Amino acid sequence: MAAPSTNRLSPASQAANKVFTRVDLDGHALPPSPAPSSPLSGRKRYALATELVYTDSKDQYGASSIPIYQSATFKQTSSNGGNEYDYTRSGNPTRTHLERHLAKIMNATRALAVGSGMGALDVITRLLKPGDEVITGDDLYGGTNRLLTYLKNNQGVVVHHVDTTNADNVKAVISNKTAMVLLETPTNPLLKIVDIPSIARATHEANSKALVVVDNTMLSPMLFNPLDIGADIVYESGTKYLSGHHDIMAGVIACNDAELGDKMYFTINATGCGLSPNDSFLLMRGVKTLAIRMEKQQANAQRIAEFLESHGFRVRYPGLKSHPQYDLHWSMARGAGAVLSFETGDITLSERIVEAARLWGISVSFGCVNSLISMPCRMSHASIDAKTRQERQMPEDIIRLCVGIEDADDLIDDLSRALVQAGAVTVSLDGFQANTVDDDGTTPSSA
Ligand SMILES: Cc1ncc(COP(=O)(O)O)c(C=O)c1O
Ligand SMILES: N[C@@H](CCSC[C@H](N)C(=O)O)C(=O)O
Repeated sequence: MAAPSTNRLSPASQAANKVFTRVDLDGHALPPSPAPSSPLSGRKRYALATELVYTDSKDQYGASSIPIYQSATFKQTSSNGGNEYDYTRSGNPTRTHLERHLAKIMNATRALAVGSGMGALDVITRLLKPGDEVITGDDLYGGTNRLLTYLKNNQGVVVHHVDTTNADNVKAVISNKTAMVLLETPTNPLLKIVDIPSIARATHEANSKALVVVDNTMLSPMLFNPLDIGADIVYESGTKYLSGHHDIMAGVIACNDAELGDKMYFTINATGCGLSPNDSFLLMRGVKTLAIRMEKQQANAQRIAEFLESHGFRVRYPGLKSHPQYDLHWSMARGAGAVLSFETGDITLSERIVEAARLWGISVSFGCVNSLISMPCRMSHASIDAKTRQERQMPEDIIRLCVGIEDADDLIDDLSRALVQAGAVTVSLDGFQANTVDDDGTTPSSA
């Protein structure tokens, strides 16, 4: 059937026709899919804050936000199938649009969106086979530790946990059996910093096939791009900063190797863990405000870290000059993020502080616009058994603060009240000072 003359078409369809000349069986111009979005395709690259909100959808109606293709299946124009989309497990326009946008902001050629951060790590670790060796940290998110332990106990994968803050510890166990080096920086929850370029170099020198994988959940692409400094794969929990509102679970994976991208896509299609159209829409919406949220969260976190340190608490935060790896962190990243932890020296005292807070919600997770307080050894990292926590020197009393976008003075007031109410500080006419006791039995001095 001949294509209809363009004077039968609306201006929108005529514009669409210039791009896609295909027609359907009734002669109607087939609208271009909105999925092809933001790759740079030779254009100028804007600052990240701009790229986060800038999208290029070719939607037939010019929709400025990606439509939700809430459809499991897609009609084909021929009995051989073969259209761009056939089934949402294999691909969906809303998800593709998101993935292209993510690839752009993660400095990758390929990004994949799945149902959770752990789902992302599952896809990545399916690249391993029995007998392969993985080198990873001794301070790791509890769920990551749990999945690696499962692979060790059930899939014949050998897992080495070393203190990755010293690249020499990693180099000491690298061999031709090393298939993957899995790193977090800053680590969750101890905020330790890992030298990604040195470890990536050493890994690739020892075994060119070994993959350096970085979990970038703590910083997000706003503050850190591990692919630019030697990582082969980066993933993060989209549940955190990327979405920013704790209203979805999501995971993203990015890489610059087409073959690797295809292998991971195969697993996503084969296992069915691709992100749903509705959650893809929500993640796309969240990503657009990443810059403004992260700037505010980070500024608040810096004030709170300085507040706690100046009152005598031992604070872990890479934005503080007292952080032992301050210089290393700032040689790789553009910001310190919005998660910090501090110690009180006493588990029950920590419990009282956490339970006395009002504005700070007692919750696991981070990266949300709301501020959260938690005890990692009881909550996010409870899946690491007590003996292993002790071996890895995780302080049981540690309190993690995940700072949101509220007014910083309100957050400090609420924390001050919780510290006083819990009996964590001695109040005097000059203010208050932590009652915490250091490992050597002394009270840390105020800054
Ligand atoms: C550092 C880190 N990586 C990965 C994950 C897993 O993400 P998700 O909860 O989205 O599965 C989490 C938290 O859950 C995390 O804190
Ligand atoms: N019960 C969950 C705990 C999730 S912790 C979420 C987040 N990564 C954090 O660090 O707070 C589990 O067992 O996985």
